[in-house]
Amino acid sequence: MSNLHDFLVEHAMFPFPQPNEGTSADATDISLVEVPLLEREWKANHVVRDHTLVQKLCSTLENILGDTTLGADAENDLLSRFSPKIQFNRHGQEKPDWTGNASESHSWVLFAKGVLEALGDCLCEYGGYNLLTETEQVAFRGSSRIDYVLSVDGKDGGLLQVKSPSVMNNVRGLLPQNGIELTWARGQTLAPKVLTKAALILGLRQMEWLFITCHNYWVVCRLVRDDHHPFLAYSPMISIDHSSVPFRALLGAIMSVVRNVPVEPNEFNPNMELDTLFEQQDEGPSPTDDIDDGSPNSASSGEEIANDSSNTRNTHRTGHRTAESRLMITSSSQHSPEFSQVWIHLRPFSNNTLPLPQCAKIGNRRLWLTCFVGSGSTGNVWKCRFDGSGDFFAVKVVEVLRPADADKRQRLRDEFNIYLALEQAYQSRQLHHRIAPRCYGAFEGNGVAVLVLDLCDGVLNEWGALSDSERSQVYKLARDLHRLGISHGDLEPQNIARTREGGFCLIDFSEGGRHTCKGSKVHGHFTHLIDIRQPHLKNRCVMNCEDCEAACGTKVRPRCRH
Ligand SMILES: Nc1ncnc2c1ncn2[C@@H]1O[C@H](COP(=O)(O)OP(=O)(O)OP(=O)(O)O)[C@@H](O)[C@H]1O
Repeated sequence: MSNLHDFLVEHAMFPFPQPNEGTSADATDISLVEVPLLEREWKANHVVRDHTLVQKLCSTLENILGDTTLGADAENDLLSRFSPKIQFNRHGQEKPDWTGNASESHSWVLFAKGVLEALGDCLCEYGGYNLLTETEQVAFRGSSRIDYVLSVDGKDGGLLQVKSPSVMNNVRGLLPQNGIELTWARGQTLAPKVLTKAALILGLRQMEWLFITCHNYWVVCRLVRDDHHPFLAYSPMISIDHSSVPFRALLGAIMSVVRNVPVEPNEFNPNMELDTLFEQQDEGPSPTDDIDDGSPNSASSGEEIANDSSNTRNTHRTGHRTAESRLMITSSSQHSPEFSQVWIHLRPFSNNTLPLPQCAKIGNRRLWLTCFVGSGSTGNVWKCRFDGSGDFFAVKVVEVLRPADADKRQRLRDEFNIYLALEQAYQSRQLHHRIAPRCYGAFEGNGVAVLVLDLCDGVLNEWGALSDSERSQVYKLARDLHRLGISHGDLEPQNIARTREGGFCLIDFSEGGRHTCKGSKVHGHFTHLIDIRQPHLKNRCVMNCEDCEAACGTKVRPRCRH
């Protein structure tokens, strides 16, 4: 029998290989759509370094574990979770996993196999608790992802963000000695950006603890909620190399939430000295400005406007478009004081020829995102209205915060091109009815790209929800789209929306494109729409198209009579 706490002090270590990545670093930008969603008591005003933060968590763990003992079997099981046993198989041979290949993705896998599994075992050993790890979570209405959300028996325990080595290498030497004011704007240097992001992630989820990790290096963050002075406390960077402190701190954070045992508080001190070294700086183009998706608007060709009305930063680089073509959007509440509203300035896509609705011209072309409608892999859709108007519209917001988001921006561009083609077909009477929501243009700017659309009234859950006549209506939409030479690419029930006038339309053309099918007849790719009512059409696939396979979920070509 041994004491669980003492056992952890001695053994809770992991042998992460040293990272082999280079030193260049990027970090995700802060989303100005997400910032206004933070409630006041969760919106940190500054971040403060706390050298004792990790120690506070370890002491809490020690208090909670107290005299808990560990049986011999349990001890053996747990030993196999930690260094050095974890890096050897039962024949005493070294597992290659734990010795080489120190890449970012590798460290991610090792983290899940090592730290998270050991954590689950400890919680189970201590109180039969069940650890649930959910990966890649976004907060409701938000978009910034977190690698793991840890919860125990239904209680949110903490968050884990696994960072790339290059970020951590760079942040290591940059972490402020005292703290920094939070500006919640872009253009920050790396360490403030990482810390601001941590505050955003915790604030949106209304959670207290975040562990940022990379291989051996960890930084612990705590969001101190307060009606007047919420702030983020963060630890210096600590290493799990030959130290059980980080693991104990993580277990302490989770245990404190699960057992409702407070961790020694971080007090607000109005005289706190904050570093000025890392004040917000205008660093020129943000990392995402370099994203080149081949569009004339991408990279540095377009103007870039960044504005946070709370600090009145407003930078115009070039001004080849008139003010009339611009649009501003915010997710701030319409009742919030003007100084706290966060407006994002947008310019139209270079090929945007679509006019905004009449009501947009009454005010300052400002669009209020009033209600979250839904999200998909490309972006979030909000209900919105223009200044001084009671008419509602939909806006699809795609966040372009890091180079990897270029693909989402491209998908929005492709989608807009289809809306543009549909609008042109409708205006030229090639189409007699709209088959998609009317589109009022596409815009982009400070970390976002948006599409303004007519608002629909919900989407289908399943094909079976359609009555016979509705089935036929939807079928005609798909047929008309096909006749225009456009494939939808993702004809699923959730991409069939009900219009507010009681009809149907197709949405989400992010997978769409041109098709090369010959002929204009309807074909079997809509068999689920027609097979019950029109059995004679079943399998009459006279064309070959991607929609066909996507919608039927099978390869239909062999059944087609081309
Ligand atoms: N014009 C609209 N009016 C009302 N709701 C809409 C509208 N467009 C989209 N939505 C809602 O927003 C959700 C996400 O939109 P959409 O499918 O276009 O996003 P996406 O990111 O391209 O999704 P996917 O992952 O399917 O490609 C839809 O499922 C729907 O509920």
